[in-house]
Amino acid sequence: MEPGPPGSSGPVEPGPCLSGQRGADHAASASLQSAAGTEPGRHSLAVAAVLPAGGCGERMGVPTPKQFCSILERPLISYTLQALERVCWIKDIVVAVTGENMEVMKSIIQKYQHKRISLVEAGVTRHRSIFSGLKALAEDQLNSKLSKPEVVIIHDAVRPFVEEDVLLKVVTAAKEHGAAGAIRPLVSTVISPSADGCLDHSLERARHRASEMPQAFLFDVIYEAYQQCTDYDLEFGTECLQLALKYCRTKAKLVEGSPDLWKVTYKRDLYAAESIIKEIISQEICVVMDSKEDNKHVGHLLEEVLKSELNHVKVTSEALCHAGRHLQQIILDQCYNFVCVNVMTSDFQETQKLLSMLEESNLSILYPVVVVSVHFLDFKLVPPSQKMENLMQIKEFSKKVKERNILLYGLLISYPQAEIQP
Ligand SMILES: Nc1ccn([C@@H]2O[C@H](COP(=O)(O)OP(=O)(O)OP(=O)(O)O)[C@@H](O)[C@H]2O)c(=O)n1
Ligand SMILES: O=P(O)(O)OC[C@@H](O)[C@@H](O)[C@@H](O)CO
Repeated sequence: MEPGPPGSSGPVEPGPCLSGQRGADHAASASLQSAAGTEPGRHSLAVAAVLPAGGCGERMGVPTPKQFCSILERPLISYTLQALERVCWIKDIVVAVTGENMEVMKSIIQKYQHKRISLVEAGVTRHRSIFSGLKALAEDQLNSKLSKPEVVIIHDAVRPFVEEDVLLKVVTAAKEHGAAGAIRPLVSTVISPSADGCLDHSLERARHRASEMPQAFLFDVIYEAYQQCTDYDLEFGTECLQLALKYCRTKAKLVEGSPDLWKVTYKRDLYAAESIIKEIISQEICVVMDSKEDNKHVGHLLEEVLKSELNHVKVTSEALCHAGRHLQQIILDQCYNFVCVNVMTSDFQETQKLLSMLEESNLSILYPVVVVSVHFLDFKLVPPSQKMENLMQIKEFSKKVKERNILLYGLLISYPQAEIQP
């Protein structure tokens, strides 16, 4: 088993428990955590996760295994790890990758600063990869550096849109029933073909469901099932819930999951995933204003226009020179779009301060950050040559910050200063 990223002695210590705005609603999360016994403080339930990531992605039809295919220049698996890391009560995340992809996986962990990750060697089938992950968590293994959890989540590494609420639901249900899994309504009807390739019979769609992920199990239940199951199961099986039923007589509780639990399987799924991720990160914007009174009007006008288009618009009118706490919190809450409005000055000090704060925050490690630097220039007071100089400055800035995944755009607005009537 390979613990954590290179240079570490074991799984990297858990990172801060950031309640990302896309985590479950706090109240719902608290009540579900209480039910699951995972809330911080009291003896909380020990929960770990196993992510099978050892496939070759044959149906994707590209040389790169799909878990390492890029979305917005970042590997798909990194989004799934981020989703699980957002859940602070999952104490260890064990990822099963093939030996040939071990170094790639370590570099992803290091580049995107993923925490609580341990790596194990994948198997030739998904079930064997999962079993490999479970062995790493079982204390009966000589080289196991991880403590055995009470409940283990199993989640495909290529299902990036998993939220805290469904994880809490399956863990809560697994604690009570021994096993639990997310399900979704069937989109197509399931039919059974006869030997001659014709229809034998069809299943009543309303009485059946699609088995999705995440799934969760009392660790002892699923570990026992994997230890008991046949090579045929390990080779051809696709359903962990069935192993718990067949070998441990444990009937899994079925939990209705959200539409976004689908698995990235075909190339079209990557395009869909990219659209969803763009939608998620584009729905929040922060307008950074100077505190000068006469600028606020511009900020409010901009806020009204943006609110008619986006879900979350924040306006901070703290001058950046004070490195406002409000702006720091907005950055910590993972806003990725900023409009920096410089009304009275054509220089870039304000925008530069914002860019420095963004670079120090490492916010752009996970997603590209967009900054629009807006400058109002009185075309009578500012000669055209200075406008061109301003434009060139923005261009130079944008080249420099692009290396940090920050996309800087400039907007120069020339306006006639209101004529003061005698
Ligand atoms: N030997 C394997 C095969 C699959 N998986 C993982 O199981 C998850 C779901 O499997 P699937 O979608 O079938 O992935 P692939 O096997 O890679 O896809 P394909 O069947 O198209 O080759 C994926 O995260 C995949 O990496 C695994 O850990 N070990
Ligand atoms: O068969 P695949 O390897 O594509 O998918 C594996 C699982 O995700 C799939 O079987 C779900 O239905 C959950 O059991």
